[in-house]
Amino acid sequence: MTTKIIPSRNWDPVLSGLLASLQETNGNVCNSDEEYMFLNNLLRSKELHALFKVHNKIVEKDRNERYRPVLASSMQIVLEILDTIMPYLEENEDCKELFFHLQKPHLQGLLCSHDAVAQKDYYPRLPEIPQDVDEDEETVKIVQLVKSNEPLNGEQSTEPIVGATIKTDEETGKIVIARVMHGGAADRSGLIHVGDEVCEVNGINVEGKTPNDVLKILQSSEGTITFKLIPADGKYGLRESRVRVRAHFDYDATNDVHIPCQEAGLKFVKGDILHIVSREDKYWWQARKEGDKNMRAGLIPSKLLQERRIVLERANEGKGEKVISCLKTPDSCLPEKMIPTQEGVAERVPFCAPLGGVDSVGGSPQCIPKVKTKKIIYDLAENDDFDREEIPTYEEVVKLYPRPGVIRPLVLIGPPGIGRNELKRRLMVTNPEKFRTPTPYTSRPPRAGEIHGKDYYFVSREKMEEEIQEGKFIEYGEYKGNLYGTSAETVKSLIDSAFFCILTPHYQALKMLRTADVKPYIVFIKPPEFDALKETRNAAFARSTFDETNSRGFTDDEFNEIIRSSRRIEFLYGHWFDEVIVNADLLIAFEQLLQVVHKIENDPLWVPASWVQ
Ligand SMILES: Nc1ncnc2c1ncn2[C@@H]1O[C@H](COP(=O)(O)OP(=O)(O)OP(=O)(O)O)[C@@H](O)[C@H]1O
Repeated sequence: MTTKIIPSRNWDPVLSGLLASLQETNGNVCNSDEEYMFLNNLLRSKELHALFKVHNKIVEKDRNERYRPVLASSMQIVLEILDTIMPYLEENEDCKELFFHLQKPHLQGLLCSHDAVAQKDYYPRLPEIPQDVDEDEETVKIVQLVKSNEPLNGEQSTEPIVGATIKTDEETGKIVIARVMHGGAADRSGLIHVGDEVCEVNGINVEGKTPNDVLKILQSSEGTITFKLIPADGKYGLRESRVRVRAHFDYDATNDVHIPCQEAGLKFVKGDILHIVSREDKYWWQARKEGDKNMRAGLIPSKLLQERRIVLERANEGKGEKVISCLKTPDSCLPEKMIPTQEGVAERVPFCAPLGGVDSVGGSPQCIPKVKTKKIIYDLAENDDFDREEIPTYEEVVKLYPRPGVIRPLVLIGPPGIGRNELKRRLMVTNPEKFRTPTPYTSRPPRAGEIHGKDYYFVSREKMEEEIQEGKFIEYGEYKGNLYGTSAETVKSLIDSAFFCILTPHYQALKMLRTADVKPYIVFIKPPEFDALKETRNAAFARSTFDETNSRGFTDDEFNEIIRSSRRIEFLYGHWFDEVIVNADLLIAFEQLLQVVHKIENDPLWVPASWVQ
């Protein structure tokens, strides 16, 4: 019992302190000499000190953004690569070598470990609490978290965030943990779980207090925050889902009065790829923006919730309100938020406040200042092509890796007169052997010098009508009594022959084109503002495509029509665009198109999951 500490320079100061305390108690905290010696030896053991050093180093490195994993699914990618290169093993030595290396158990083991660490799949799994514990005895856990300035949404925030929200439990009136954000400090600690009851914060009893009272305590505390929690029943473990989706709408929590906690919201725009890490809550998913270095997830409306909102908006539209209002509803200032359920029964969503997100939540839920929502007004008479069955929310996506000999066709969409054919022409002359456009079909007789299969495929009207009926044409139309059209088969044969196929179809053809068979890369060619549109076209003596003979420039009305039509196409089909190029300066637009071409040939790109399953 009289063993003295032999201080060493390499000793961890925390462990040395513990050892000193143990000695000061003179063994009184232990039941026996045996226990004392065990603790004494443990605290002096080289192994424990080495372990502490490793731990401290990891914690230190973890603070450094550079060491955050870029992705958590490297093994999945390896499997996809193996699948992809499998057919080329015979003919390509590089593929063979890559296949050989990627199959090595050591490499796969390393990647599996990497992914496990990236997914934080290393928390100890503690055994279930034994059945025979005293029912009356409440287990309490003390959790200490260090306040940080973790940004959410990539924006720097001065609020101390621990990555969890609290609320008042409706039944018990106690303060409980409402939500733990994936990747936030609370999640990373592995110690705070949904449903845990908060008893004390920094030694202050929170019984009878509101979430905002608790926030004030947090606000005034510096450095470390200590929570005394009664653990919730149930199983824990936030396992991340691997689902990625493409957002088909813009979302900003600051405009959303229904979100349980605005500070926890994740802002995104149409087209963003989101990693859905949790769908545990029916209405509020947790997600991260793909490629975002911030590990903490944010709240987004679930598919179900967003679909209901859109249905509601459309119903309002039907009542003559031709405004696609974002997320604003009349009950924006109620202390509890109501979300209509499928059966039309209102469901209560309790008000939540962010644990550690201080400033933005006052004594009662805030009334969000009325934000002017973007109005998209469209004429119902023109909406014959507007598919009202389709509710664009999220689309599950996966990465498609470029394959040798298979090039996704480039589809240029845009309003008539915007310059799609001009851009296509310029691209084709850079390499006529590589870039091809499908030869159209026509029912008109050939003119002198026209070659069947080169200028057009000349077929009878009956045959063409029959094939149109059979759905063999991706687009068709009638001009001066003759039919013209592009057949899906021609497009497919260009793709199969490894050409870089370029298409400039009418936007209504997109539905036919956007299939797993064709896998198009859709680029929207958008007009600039009126002044820039007029100036660039007039300066280049552009020919109006509204005029059959192309013998004059564009009129102001035509420029306005281009802009109007562009807005409409974007509204109807914007969620399918892979890219948008604004065609103001032609050289810049063309340069951007070349970059798109490079991307299609070389980069792994997100496509609907249904295309590869
Ligand atoms: N950025 C630009 N600056 C100046 N002129 C342009 C620009 N882009 C296109 N043009 C000119 O505008 C005219 C119309 O372009 P183009 O024929 O490519 O339109 P389009 O999108 O194919 O139209 P449509 O679909 O009606 O056939 C052409 O004279 C073209 O040279």
